[in-house]
Amino acid sequence: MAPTTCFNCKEARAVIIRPKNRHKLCRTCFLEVFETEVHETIIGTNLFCPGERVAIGASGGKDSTVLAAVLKTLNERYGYGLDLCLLSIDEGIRGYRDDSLETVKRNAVQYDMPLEILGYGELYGWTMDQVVAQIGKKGNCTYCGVFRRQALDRGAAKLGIKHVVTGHNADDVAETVMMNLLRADLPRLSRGTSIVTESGASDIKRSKPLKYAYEKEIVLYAHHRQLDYFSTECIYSPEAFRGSARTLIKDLEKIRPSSILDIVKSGEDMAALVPQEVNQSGKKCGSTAAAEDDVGGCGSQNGRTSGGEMAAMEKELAENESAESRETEIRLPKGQPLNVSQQKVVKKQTLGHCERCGYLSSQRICKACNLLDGLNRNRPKTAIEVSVGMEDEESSSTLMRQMERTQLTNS
Ligand SMILES: Nc1ncnc2c1ncn2[C@@H]1O[C@H](COP(=O)(O)OP(=O)(O)OP(=O)(O)O)[C@@H](O)[C@H]1O
Repeated sequence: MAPTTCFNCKEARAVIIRPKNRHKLCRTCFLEVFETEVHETIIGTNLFCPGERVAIGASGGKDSTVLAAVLKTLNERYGYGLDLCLLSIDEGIRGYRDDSLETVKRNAVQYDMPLEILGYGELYGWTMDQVVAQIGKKGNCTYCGVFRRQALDRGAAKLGIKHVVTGHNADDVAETVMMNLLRADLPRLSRGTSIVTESGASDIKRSKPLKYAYEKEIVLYAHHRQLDYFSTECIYSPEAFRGSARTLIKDLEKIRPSSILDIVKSGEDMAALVPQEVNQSGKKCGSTAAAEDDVGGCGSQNGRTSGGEMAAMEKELAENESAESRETEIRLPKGQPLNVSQQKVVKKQTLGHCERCGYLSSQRICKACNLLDGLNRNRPKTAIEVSVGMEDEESSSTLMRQMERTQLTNS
């Protein structure tokens, strides 16, 4: 069979089937299309100001490595005038983060960017290895996620930087949309879909320039640019709910590759429909929540693909072509109004600062301090129940009461 020519340049031989739209592209065109799309996202959302100092949350994994490489390329190509640096959080996981940080250190040299590393040990007095030794693997991601979000803010503040970019991709955002739909949590859905999560009070803006980039394309980009990244997964346990949302999305993607972007777009459209008062409280506490529950947790929770899976990826895409004919339209029965008791009452939250550490929080004591309380008082179970309950329970007021009780019990 004659080799297929590139859909874009019509000259070179196609070596990539684009996961997003199945266009067959040559290496050069694929890299260019990928970079151009990220550039369009950046320009279309006015993401950066000229001369802005930006910290790239660098884990050494494929997403943040691609983000660093692409931002460096685009900054030079289009003259954004950004002052870029790498910011890494060392969660203290031996045999995982120590190795990935070695990759980040090499990246700092390769991309000629300064690197700042901050550890949970120095920030909280607990490494994740110590947390897991104390509480076991179950629920440890809650600690890690809460601590990391704060740690990135604190790292940026230490550097005097007001903008942190992360490697969250379209798959991550689609997972978050799906999770919040399943939780009927409209304010969080609204916050999770936004490319920028900003907080008037903390002064640190968080954004995800790869918001529309497919994870598979990120892997392809890293592979074809031969980027140096770390692909081992975290040695601690996965978060079940996100993992299930992820599996669901991956299954949908097999039948219909555009599903991921469609879910992201649907999330954006639904976010635009969030009522004003909810949106306002969402915006205010969005700062808090943005700080405390930004999209995605730890990617390693999610069973990520690695750069060595190119062949499997292309085979999977070829199979998808035949799967499309099996697509079915599912209609919901008409005229069944939602029972009032099923409708979620969204309580307005007030933004403030944690009394202990000063971090943004809608609670008197922030999630991280609550978790630390539990650890320090040798009562991890109580703390994690409260924190996980924040995510899963229907009534936030019940949880606030629960939290107050815990604090009373603890003090
Ligand atoms: N230890 C860390 N230090 C700095 N930034 C981090 C760290 N862990 C995660 N991040 C940031 O959060 C983003 C999403 O993290 P997540 O753990 O979901 O990783 P991921 O999707 O596997 O990304 P990556 O491939 O970059 O590790 C990362 O792309 C990175 O920007």
